[in-house]
Amino acid sequence: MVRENVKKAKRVIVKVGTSSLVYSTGAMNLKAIDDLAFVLSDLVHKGYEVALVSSGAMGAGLSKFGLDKRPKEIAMQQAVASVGQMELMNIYNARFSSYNQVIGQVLLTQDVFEYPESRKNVTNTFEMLFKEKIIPIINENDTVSVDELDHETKFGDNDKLAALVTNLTDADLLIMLSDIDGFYSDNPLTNKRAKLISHVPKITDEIMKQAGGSGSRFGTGGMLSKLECAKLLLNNEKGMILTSGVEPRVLFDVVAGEEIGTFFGK
Ligand SMILES: Nc1ncnc2c1ncn2[C@@H]1O[C@H](COP(=O)(O)OP(=O)(O)O)[C@@H](O)[C@H]1O
Ligand SMILES: N[C@@H](CCC(=O)OP(=O)(O)O)C(=O)O
Repeated sequence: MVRENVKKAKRVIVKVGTSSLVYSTGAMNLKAIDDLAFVLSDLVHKGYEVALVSSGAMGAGLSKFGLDKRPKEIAMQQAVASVGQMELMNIYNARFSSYNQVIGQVLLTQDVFEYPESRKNVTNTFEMLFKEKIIPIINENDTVSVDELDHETKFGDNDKLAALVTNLTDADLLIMLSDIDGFYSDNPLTNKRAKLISHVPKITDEIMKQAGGSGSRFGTGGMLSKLECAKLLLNNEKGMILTSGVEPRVLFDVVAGEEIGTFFGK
């Protein structure tokens, strides 16, 4: 996809990271969630087909357990995510309802993408949700997904999940809302001279070397996983835009084709 075609996109996947949804204190960022619900609902009203890949289950669950960081034990992480996913969806449901927008929850594991039958079932679900103008809100099924099981159930992080959903649904565009407003020549957190790169047509080794780790307390992905994600999409002739989730209303300008953040595509 070329940037010029962004404004022609009809089916759009939006990914939002924990850092955009949960404050560093552990409290939920209600304004960001409300703005997101407003923009995505309005996009559906305008005729877009929209799905949201949302992290934040673990971030939302921590305070319910009186924790201030991710627990080490996997079973405890899963318990936290299980409680947090409810909290997250409760808030989404309240906010989307106020804009008369119906949402559906879709929890996925990596093996779903690998088994043709499960793949087909998930595809059918997405198609029906889009047809009914419902916004699927997607997260990893953290109860089932762990690293050490024999067959691969875990995505690694939600960036990869977002790329797989974009390919599976044959969406035109993935918009990744992060805690940074784009891809820089170096990690801007550690290098104040780093410059925003507005267009990346190919993920080369040199580009990969410019990426560092995660900038936030609760996030997992870091820039490297966002580049891996872009690679998966570029191989499929799709586009990705990376920009900040601080002000979700920026999505209106992004789909209008304005030069915002970093565009990964031809
Ligand atoms: N070259 C780079 N350009 C931009 N950000 C980078 C780069 N290298 C590392 N980073 C870090 O990656 C972070 C974004 O990843 P992450 O915190 O996992 O986001 P999210 O929680 O939104 O998924 C940025 O805040 C930044 O500190
Ligand atoms: N399923 C996890 C996703 C963790 C994750 O990938 O977080 P992020 O790096 O903020 O996108 C959760 O909801 O907490």
